[in-house]
Amino acid sequence: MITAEVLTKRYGTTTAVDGLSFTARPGTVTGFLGPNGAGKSTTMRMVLGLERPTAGTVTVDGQRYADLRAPLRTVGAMLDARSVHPGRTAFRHLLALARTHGIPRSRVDEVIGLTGLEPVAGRRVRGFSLGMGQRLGIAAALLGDPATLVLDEPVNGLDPDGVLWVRRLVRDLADEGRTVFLSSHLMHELALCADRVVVIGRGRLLADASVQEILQRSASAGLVRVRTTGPDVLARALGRLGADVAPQPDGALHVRGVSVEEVGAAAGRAGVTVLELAAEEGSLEDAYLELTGGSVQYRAGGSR
Ligand SMILES: Nc1ncnc2c1ncn2[C@@H]1O[C@H](COP(=O)(O)OP(=O)(O)OP(=O)(O)O)[C@@H](O)[C@H]1O
Repeated sequence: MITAEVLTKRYGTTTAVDGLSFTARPGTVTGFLGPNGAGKSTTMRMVLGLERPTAGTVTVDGQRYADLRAPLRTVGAMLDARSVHPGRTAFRHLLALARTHGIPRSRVDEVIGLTGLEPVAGRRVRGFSLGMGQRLGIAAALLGDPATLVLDEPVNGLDPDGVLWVRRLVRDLADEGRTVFLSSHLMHELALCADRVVVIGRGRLLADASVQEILQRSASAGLVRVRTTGPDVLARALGRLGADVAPQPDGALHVRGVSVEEVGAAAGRAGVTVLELAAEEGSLEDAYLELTGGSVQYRAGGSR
């Protein structure tokens, strides 16, 4: 479990992370989302003890990273998949990591199997594709069989097979009861693999909710679109039900405050023919842009 409490990091006059509080729980894939420069990497680096918070705390299973007795066995991380010595083979890289952390060689073979690296395990990392590098980064994160995983943009640059593989892997890891905390700047990607999403902008928490809850916050959520042979008659009937009705240029009505079934029933009672009737799904990208729009504009204005 990862717990951040009023976590703050300042670099000179730049506040990269600003009073951030959230929890990533066991058995759950928690997505960490925000526009470029929102403070995701800085937060992850603080989780892993690579940066010291200016204020506030972040702990893994109740302990600061620096106080963990067996860090690699408690929390596995992939921050920058390219940070591997290019002249080493994948196997040697993993073996060196295992040896310095008292992890048996058999576990190296296991994670090579888990990440599908067998065919390239004997090759130097220098020649690795981005996808193979990501797999190697994930293999290293899994080496200590940790209960918590921190993955920075794990699907970045992967081909469709690789993306599917990462989605399944993180799901399986969470289903085994692990805490999985992974960042992305793509809402739709997280919608496919995360149970909850922590959204930040300018270092501040914008939302900590399930994907479904975020969808419901979208401006288009709860909107019913109806086109009939008698828009004026229907608009009056819906108004009497307490609905909020907005006529559209194409003759349709956009209706809020009543369900799609109620709109259909009202049309029937009013004796108008329904030509089109649909409940608009909230769009994830819209919800995300609505959430983060303010923080991006603020940055673009250079006003901080
Ligand atoms: N070492 C540093 N010194 C000064 N400023 C920094 C440092 N590290 C990060 N920042 C600044 O802190 C802010 C947050 O950066 P961070 O890399 O954490 O964002 P991010 O959400 O990970 O972005 P991206 O998606 O682009 O990686 C940015 O304004 C960045 O310029």
